[in-house]
Amino acid sequence: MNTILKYFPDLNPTQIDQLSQLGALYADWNSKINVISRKDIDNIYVRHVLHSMSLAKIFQFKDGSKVMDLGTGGGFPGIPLAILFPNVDFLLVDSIGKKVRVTEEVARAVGLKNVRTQQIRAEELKEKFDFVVTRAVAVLPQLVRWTHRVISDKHQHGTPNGIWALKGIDRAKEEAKALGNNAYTEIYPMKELFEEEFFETKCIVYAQK
Ligand SMILES: C[S@@+](CC[C@H](N)C(=O)[O-])C[C@H]1O[C@@H](n2cnc3c(N)ncnc32)[C@H](O)[C@@H]1O
Repeated sequence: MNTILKYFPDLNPTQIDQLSQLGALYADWNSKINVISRKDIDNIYVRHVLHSMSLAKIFQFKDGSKVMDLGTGGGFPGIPLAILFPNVDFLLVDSIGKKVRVTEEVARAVGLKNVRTQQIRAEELKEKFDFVVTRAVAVLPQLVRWTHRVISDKHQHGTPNGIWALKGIDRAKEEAKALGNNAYTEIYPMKELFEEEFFETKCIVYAQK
């Protein structure tokens, strides 16, 4: 939790309290259902919570906007982002029911009012969103195919609605190349944002059809 406070010193007491609860909640859930790999559970604050929050270092969702977390698993990056942006509406979706239930329980336990969950394949959703966030789910061309219908055609602070994906930097470059002219992409290396070794090979990718 100290690492979170190092990079996000302006969190309010509610956010600190909510984030502080995540370690114990996930340790408990992981003993029943494997939502986080066993070796990662000890490093949950850097590898999952801070990793999820990294997006807020380069982009701020506007209050009232709608965000879908595609393939949220146990709630990453959706739960930490929902804590950071309490006035943004998050829908956390996964095709596997037991993961969705864990996510729902964690959101309820920390008192998040801005989170809904749904068991569904993302490509079957009918709702519209301003942004899609996602980590460790699919390659960029696939993500664009799955979501372009559900991303509404708007701009926020000059940034058109689109996808924010957390990825390894080498893969992100390859996948952006594979997209070619089918979408506009931008890659933000995380080693410029955080000192921890974990982030050296990671990046945030923005993609817009
Ligand atoms: C490797 S896990 C990553 C989970 C989480 N995003 C994380 O980073 O911890 C990938 C998740 O994506 C889900 N998934 C894959 N394809 C999906 C789709 N088309 N729609 C919804 N969920 C999907 C899987 O069920 C799985 O829970």
